[in-house]
Amino acid sequence: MTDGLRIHDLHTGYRKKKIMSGLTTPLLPRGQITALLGPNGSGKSTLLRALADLNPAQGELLLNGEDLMTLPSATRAQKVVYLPQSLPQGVHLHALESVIVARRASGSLHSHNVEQEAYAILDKLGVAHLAMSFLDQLSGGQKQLIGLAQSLIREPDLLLLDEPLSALDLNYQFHVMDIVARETRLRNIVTVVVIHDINIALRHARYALMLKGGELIASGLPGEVVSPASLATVYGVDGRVEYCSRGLPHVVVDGVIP
Ligand SMILES: Nc1ncnc2c1ncn2[C@@H]1O[C@H](COP(=O)(O)OP(=O)(O)OP(=O)(O)O)[C@@H](O)[C@H]1O
Repeated sequence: MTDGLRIHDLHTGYRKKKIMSGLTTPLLPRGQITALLGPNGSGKSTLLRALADLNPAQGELLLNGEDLMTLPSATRAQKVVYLPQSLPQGVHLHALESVIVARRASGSLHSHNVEQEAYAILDKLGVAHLAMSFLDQLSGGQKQLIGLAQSLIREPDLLLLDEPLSALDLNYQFHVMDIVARETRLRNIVTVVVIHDINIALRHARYALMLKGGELIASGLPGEVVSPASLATVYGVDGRVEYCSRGLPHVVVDGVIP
């Protein structure tokens, strides 16, 4: 089966620092969210940036059977969209304009209803009222939502979201993950999301990768990847997975392992 993303023997890092030496993963499924888990500094952003061609890398990145590493940069940029933890500073555009620019950057130069499309995506995310606000005058959470609109409108095959919930309130965290899950399913794309909140990962993701020190420690169903053993070895905490009255799993941390 070739539908999905398979990372094979990936080497990446920075000029003076190797972060990943031969990372190989199972097939990350299409149509479902993959949560990328791991402690601070474990290599999550480095991996997403390598997938997005923003960090130097060697290896194979097979997306639906096609090796991204062999594609011209422009072709790869149309297929892969990376949303960083925060939008670049100093961009003096309205939110709506920024989404239109993102759409045009993805190659849709001649669509007559780009503005309508952009507005519809803002509306879907619940931020149509911010359409005429300048990006540099938005709150952190509002900027994250506009960044997500910019990412979705580019219609990637591989969507990479780096902590898209970090500035969002409880309501928006659920709202955004529901939308990302739905769009991932409808578009049948591969979506990898860095999530620090393990309970959100358990609730919304259907697959998970757990990294530590640039290495893959566990992969599979989130409920299998997150266990007392992995919480201890990867995060150094004494934790349990409990099931609430609705049968949903959640992690309870009893303390830090001395
Ligand atoms: N530009 C850089 N130059 C050199 N080293 C870097 C650079 N960016 C990150 N690193 C190092 O790479 C390692 C992995 O960092 P990365 O940002 O990928 O971790 P992360 O898992 O995303 O962490 P966090 O959860 O804190 O965002 C860390 O040791 C970090 O210090």
